[in-house]
Amino acid sequence: MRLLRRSNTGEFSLTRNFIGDEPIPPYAILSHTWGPDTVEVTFNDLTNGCGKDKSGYEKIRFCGRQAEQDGLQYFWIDTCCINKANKAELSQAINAMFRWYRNATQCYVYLSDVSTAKRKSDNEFIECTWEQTFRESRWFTRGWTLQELLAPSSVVFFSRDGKRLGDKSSLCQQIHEITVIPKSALQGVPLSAFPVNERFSWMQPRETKLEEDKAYSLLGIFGVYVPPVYGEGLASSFKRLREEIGKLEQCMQDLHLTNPWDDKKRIEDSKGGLLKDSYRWILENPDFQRWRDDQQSRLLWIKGDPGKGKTMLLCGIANELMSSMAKTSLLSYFFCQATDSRINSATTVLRGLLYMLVHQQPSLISHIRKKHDHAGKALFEDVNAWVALSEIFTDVLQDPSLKDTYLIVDALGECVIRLPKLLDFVVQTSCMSSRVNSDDADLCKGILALMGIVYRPLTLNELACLSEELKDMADDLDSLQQIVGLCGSFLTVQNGTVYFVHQSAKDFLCTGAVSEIFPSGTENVHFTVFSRSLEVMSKTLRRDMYSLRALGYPAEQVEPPDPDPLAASRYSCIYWVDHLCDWCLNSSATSLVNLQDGGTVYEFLRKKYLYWLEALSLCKSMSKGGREDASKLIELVLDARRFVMAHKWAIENCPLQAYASALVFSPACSVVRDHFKEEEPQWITVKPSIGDQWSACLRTLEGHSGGVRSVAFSHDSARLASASSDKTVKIWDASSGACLRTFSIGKPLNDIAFDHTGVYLHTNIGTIDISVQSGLTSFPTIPEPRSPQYQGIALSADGVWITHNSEHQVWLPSEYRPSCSVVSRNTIGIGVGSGKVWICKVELCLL
Ligand SMILES: Nc1ncnc2c1ncn2[C@@H]1O[C@H](COP(=O)(O)OP(=O)(O)OP(=O)(O)O)[C@@H](O)[C@H]1O
Repeated sequence: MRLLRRSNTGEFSLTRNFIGDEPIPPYAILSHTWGPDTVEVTFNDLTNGCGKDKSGYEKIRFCGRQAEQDGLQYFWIDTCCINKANKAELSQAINAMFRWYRNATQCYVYLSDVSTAKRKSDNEFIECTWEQTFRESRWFTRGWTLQELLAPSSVVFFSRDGKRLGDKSSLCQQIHEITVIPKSALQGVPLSAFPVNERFSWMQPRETKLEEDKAYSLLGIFGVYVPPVYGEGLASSFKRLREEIGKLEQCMQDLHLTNPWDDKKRIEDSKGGLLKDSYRWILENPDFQRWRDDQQSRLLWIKGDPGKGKTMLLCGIANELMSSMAKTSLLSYFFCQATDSRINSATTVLRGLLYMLVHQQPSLISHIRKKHDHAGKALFEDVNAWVALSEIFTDVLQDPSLKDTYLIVDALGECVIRLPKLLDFVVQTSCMSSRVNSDDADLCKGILALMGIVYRPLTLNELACLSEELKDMADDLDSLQQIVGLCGSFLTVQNGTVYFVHQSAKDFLCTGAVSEIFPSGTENVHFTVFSRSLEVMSKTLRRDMYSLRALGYPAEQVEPPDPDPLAASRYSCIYWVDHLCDWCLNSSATSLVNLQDGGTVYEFLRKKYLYWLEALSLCKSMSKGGREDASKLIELVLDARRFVMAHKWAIENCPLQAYASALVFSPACSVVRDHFKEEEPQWITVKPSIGDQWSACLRTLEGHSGGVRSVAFSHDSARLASASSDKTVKIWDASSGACLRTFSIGKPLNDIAFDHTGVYLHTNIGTIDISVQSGLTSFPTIPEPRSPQYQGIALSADGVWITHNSEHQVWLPSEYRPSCSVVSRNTIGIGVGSGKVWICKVELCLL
């Protein structure tokens, strides 16, 4: 496409030929009727610098002037912008013409037979009423002007004296009456929505200079391509046109599975109708506005519990976009429903979205036709359908003629077939088209790598502290938020916290893009977070950060001050040990100098351990304070562990007890007590006498109101279960000692045992098993019959279950009255009433 450009001197010159996918600057386009060849300015005239004396030059001046007034530097006129001597160029121009008109910023219709000039009548000048001559204008009788009327979104009519008469919308009624084209077609409803014969009828009363042009000027209106063969005659050109339309219709028919417009209407109706008041809040939401308006922000995930109104919200968003977006923009949506096989798979989602896109911009069908013309309907249905459709969809998204496009998919959870593929595709295509320059790209990769390995979303403050590149931005969170915004396809910031837009975005980074995001492996990023954490904590942690003062100040009443001194280091306090472990697991021994005596970890613990415990309590995260793993360092870590296990309850409930009861009630040999002796309350002059060593008891779990009859560890030792005569069973976190669940059983249990998955607790009462997750009881998960009341239950590692009871005579004489049992791989240990312990082979017992 060649454009005309107006120079400062008022001269016009042709630009170079923009070819292929080259971006074309905004331009105006002229629609007019041709005069005799001798009056029109041609391509040759312009290239030879002549033609100014032709009357047609006035149209060029008019168009250039008008474009300048509308702020457009470029414009296009068919008489002189196409080199008609070049047959290939002419053929290409004929096929591209509809698109060129559609993509124009403004289309000016120059009506050389309509005038508004005053004329003399009965000795006075009267303004000429132009409407009648407008209705009779030759422009409405020509073939090519049909697409020039329909394709552009903005068509402005001018009289021959350059006076603006109105535009396609203000003159809609008159144009409808003149052309019989439905108003909706003039108002922008996609032409594909009108039956083929109706579209043919719009051309019927019109004439073209060359008879074949009557068919060729309809190509864009039907969204098909046929190479022009001048001389083939009217019948042949129409025959070829109809054949192409037939193939297009077949392709659309095969693509069609459901009509998303109908689905939306049906859903709205079945849910009682859409209420704007219930969804209008989203229009004010900054994340929504960013997604709608910001080119960089490509993904918006809307999450919510069942029945919260997500589907209706998306219907509302679709309506709002339809009414507010530019006429050239496209909107496509799809509503998944698990129970309807037409709309519950990844391929059907792409089919539905494509169907709507092609309806709005028929030229996009070329990407489907490339494959469909060979494969037919099987293209959308055979085993390779996903591959074919995702390739087609990618081509469509990369089509340079595609304007802003909004895609909405509702209820992804109900896309039950190939959802992961669809999610990967969504994430990949949305980052494919993000435009970031290269410095920012490195910064973005750094942020994404960090976000990919942390254990929970980070606040902007925490992100700034944990990243080497961003650490200087801790005081400029607005700029930081803008930088995070560059990763808009993956990350979103809500209330100052950075989240992945969706789990699949994180999954994609950590699997599909791992070599790009973690070029030196994830362990390096863990190391950065670990070392930055130690640095931040070493700088910020101190005694009594929240100025609680009273040693007994209960943790539950603590309110973080504003500003919160822990704001930047909260994440570090809770997770630095996890990052240390993840780094150590994958690092060579030589790089572990931080873990040696006198290394950074030793120094941190030596100087800051108690302040860290206080901070953990203030963060209400005592139980999450990490995993621990060098002589003195090991000694310190082991002691620190005993210290926290012994005093967890006190510190958890009153943070400042870290400096009082915890220190005072630790044994004299405690390394932690020794390092922090300055922190012990000086006013306690008589200190309790505590042994030299830590007691053998690591922790006391309190909570049962009756005797504890049975305890059992889960297979991985992470959970401990206890059954008490208070008729309850409690599940405890074995490392933190926290009581996770209490189940009321209604009767005392004598024995309990975890199954090998940790999902069920078996009991000595044959009819009762307990689901550890839900607490549901009374559904025996072991199929074999157990008599209702046994003394004990134990399960062997290979899943063979053993029970025994006083009545059961199969493998023990009754006089031994077994009272408890424990199973190793092939042997069972049985405690019996006489005070003896038996060790038996499992098979023997079963005999
Ligand atoms: N904007 C709205 N206008 C009218 N009704 C609404 C609107 N939003 C929610 N509702 C009512 O709430 C019900 C649940 O809404 P909707 O189906 O959109 O929820 P959902 O979050 O998509 O549910 P699910 O996760 O179960 O698919 C609807 O049936 C409708 O009655």
